[in-house]
Amino acid sequence: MKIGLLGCGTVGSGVVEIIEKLKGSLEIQRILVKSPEDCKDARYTCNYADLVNDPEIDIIVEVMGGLHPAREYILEALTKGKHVVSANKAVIAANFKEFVETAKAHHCYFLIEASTGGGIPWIKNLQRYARIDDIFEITGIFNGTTNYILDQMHKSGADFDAVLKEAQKLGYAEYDPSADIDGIDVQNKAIISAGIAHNTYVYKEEVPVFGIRDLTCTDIDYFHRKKKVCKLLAVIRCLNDELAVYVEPTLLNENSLEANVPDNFNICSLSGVTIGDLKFYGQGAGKLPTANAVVQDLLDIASDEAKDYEIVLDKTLKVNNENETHAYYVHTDKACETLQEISRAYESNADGVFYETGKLSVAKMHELSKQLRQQGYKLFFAGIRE
Ligand SMILES: NC(=O)C1=CN([C@@H]2O[C@H](COP(=O)(O)OP(=O)(O)OC[C@H]3O[C@@H](n4cnc5c(N)ncnc54)[C@H](OP(=O)(O)O)[C@@H]3O)[C@@H](O)[C@H]2O)C=CC1
Ligand SMILES: N[C@@H](CC=O)C(=O)O
Repeated sequence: MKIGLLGCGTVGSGVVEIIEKLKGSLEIQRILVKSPEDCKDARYTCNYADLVNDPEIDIIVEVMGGLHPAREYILEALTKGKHVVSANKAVIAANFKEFVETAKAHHCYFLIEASTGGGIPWIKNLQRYARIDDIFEITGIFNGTTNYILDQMHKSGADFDAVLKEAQKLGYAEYDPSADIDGIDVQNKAIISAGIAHNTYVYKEEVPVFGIRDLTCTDIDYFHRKKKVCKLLAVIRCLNDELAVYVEPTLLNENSLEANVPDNFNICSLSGVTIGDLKFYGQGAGKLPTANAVVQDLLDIASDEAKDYEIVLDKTLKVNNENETHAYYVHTDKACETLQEISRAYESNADGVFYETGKLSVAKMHELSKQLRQQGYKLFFAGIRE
């Protein structure tokens, strides 16, 4: 099968490397790059038309990132009858329904294994379990960059900015790493996972998200004292045909499985009625693990196994985060009466005030944090898993 590759950065170069080693039926026919200086041989071009109009190319692999022109390129490829494999969760989450419907209308495959969980075989396994079971919970660590940062901060007291730079060097972080540290990347992956598990399209505005940007070493010291570890989690819970979907830092007991996920690793968990709990663990970011997931999709298309993994988003489910409740840790730079009123404990020092609230709904806590930020508070919060 002949492949047109869009983007040859971290993941794209990994795809080239794995396909060249495989020496199988997959062949990179053309590679789209931005600048003529990046054209290393005759396969390289700066003109998308050279790929999408090439009748020999069967599959377009989109690993450029970003929303535009990725959206337009994917739609054009599908419309012209080319299968598409993409690792770009941002463009997928924003246009999921349109991509899936366009692929169906033009009898093409649209495969996205690398978009969520990096090298972990999450998407296809989620599809497998969803075809038998009601998946009532999905949770886990879905971002390698933030897990790397949190792990280093917990283990060696490393400084946030220094570890972020390291994650960028290692090829884990997004082009704009605020997508990682503000939880947007996990929000995209939650939208994709909810779609796969429940055949529904969840809109970005429906998924409250809070990241780790304002986490400090003082917070980490507090968590150590309480024998807790902070991880950035996504949660998708399905109850009575309603979905709770949210992304927030969470304090886990230090001996729990998730608390001990190191480096750039992810853990993606699902709970189904007949299968019970399943956990998928592996590298959630990085050149070769992610490229491996892309090449798995290519092999599934080549062998036609892809026909078992058609994505369908034909249901409408209400998203409601009002009934999802737990206690929260909140650190503010100055005293806050509203937080004091709803807290079961609080303490203060020169670095600010540290509250542990009673049980609050996810909807309420995320709304409250927005209001407090608008009022000029600097704050970090994390759900507490008892
Ligand atoms: N890195 C990872 O661990 C993972 C990444 N992903 C996703 O995979 C995608 C690629 O990520 P990654 O490889 O890390 O990103 P990189 O920034 O390393 O690579 C992207 C490449 O695409 C090129 N590019 C961007 N826009 C265009 C364009 N319009 N035309 C031609 N080339 C273009 C960039 O060129 P230039 O450098 O000149 O801008 C760059 O070489 C992203 O969507 C990311 O979210 C998914 C899972 C894991
Ligand atoms: N930036 C992402 C890359 C993989 O999806 C991450 O760190 O997880």
